[in-house]
Amino acid sequence: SGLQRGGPWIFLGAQGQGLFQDFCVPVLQVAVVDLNKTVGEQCQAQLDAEFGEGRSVFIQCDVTHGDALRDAFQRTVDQFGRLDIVINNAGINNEKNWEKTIQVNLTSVIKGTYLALEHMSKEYGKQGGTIINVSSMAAFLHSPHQPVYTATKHGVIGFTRAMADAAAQDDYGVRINVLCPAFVDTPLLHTVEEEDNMGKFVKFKDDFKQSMNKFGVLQPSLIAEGMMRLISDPSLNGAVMKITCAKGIHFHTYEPMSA
Ligand SMILES: NC(=O)C1=CN([C@@H]2O[C@H](COP(=O)(O)OP(=O)(O)OC[C@H]3O[C@@H](n4cnc5c(N)ncnc54)[C@H](O)[C@@H]3O)[C@@H](O)[C@H]2O)C=CC1
Ligand SMILES: CCCCC/C=C\C=C\C(=O)C/C=C\C/C=C\CCCC(=O)O
Repeated sequence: SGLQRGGPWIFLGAQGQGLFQDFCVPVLQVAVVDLNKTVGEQCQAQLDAEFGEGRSVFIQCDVTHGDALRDAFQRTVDQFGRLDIVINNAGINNEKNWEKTIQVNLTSVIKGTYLALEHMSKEYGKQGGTIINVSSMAAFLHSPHQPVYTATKHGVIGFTRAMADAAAQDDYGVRINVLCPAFVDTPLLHTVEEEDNMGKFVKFKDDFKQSMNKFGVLQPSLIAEGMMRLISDPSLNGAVMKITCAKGIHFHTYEPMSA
């Protein structure tokens, strides 16, 4: 992985709740890419405080805007000289504007992966690296209240596993893995209360809260720990990491294909 070299990273979808505090890397160089200026600037301020100024940059960008996303990758490489680690983390919950949900949660993850490969894959004469695509435990559940969100998270797993196979077969030098958290204590969880996000599925909000009570809510620090494992374990490619309150960090296993 790029970890021994200390980065640089590009982290798409900053998260407002301080996930970066829980990353522990020797020398951090990171571009934080987010639509939300306040979130991005707060994130950069945290990084400055933790690692010293000059190691991070905030790039305001809507990941659904292809040219802007391409520019964000280029600016990161211009700033740090290379790219080693890419986290496709940006995600929304919007069953009302479900086409936007597909754009952010799936199309942008695909674009982010292809751009990452342009900057890291041996196919493009680059030095290799690691990609994490963020899915969700929603991809493994029956969730009547989130059909399109669930579909996008299934899509992220299918795309990532297929690309990981391509990367291995064609020796890209890039490992591509997927992370599926259960409920995490972030602002996203509050969207279940909003008709603007849930549309007609807002009627399920009490069921949703019962699910949270039943399964529990994870702290972001465990997600950071899972990410660090995916980044630093050179044996992992095409892995589907699940993180739940009941089982902690573990991996999904698939039946072997039979003819
Ligand atoms: N919070 C949870 O319970 C779970 C979250 N996830 C996934 O984790 C990822 C991160 O979600 P959270 O931190 O929980 O949500 P969040 O809402 O706290 O953070 C998401 C970040 O993505 C940014 N973002 C949204 N749309 C964007 C766009 N078009 N361009 C650039 N940035 C954009 C937001 O500004 C925000 O900073 C998402 O992919 C989500 O689906 C997965 C499982 C559970
Ligand atoms: C109602 C739709 C809301 C969608 C967006 C809000 C939150 C997103 C949450 C997730 O992505 C996680 C979804 C489901 C998994 C939760 C728990 C599963 C735990 C399973 C287990 O412990 O075995």
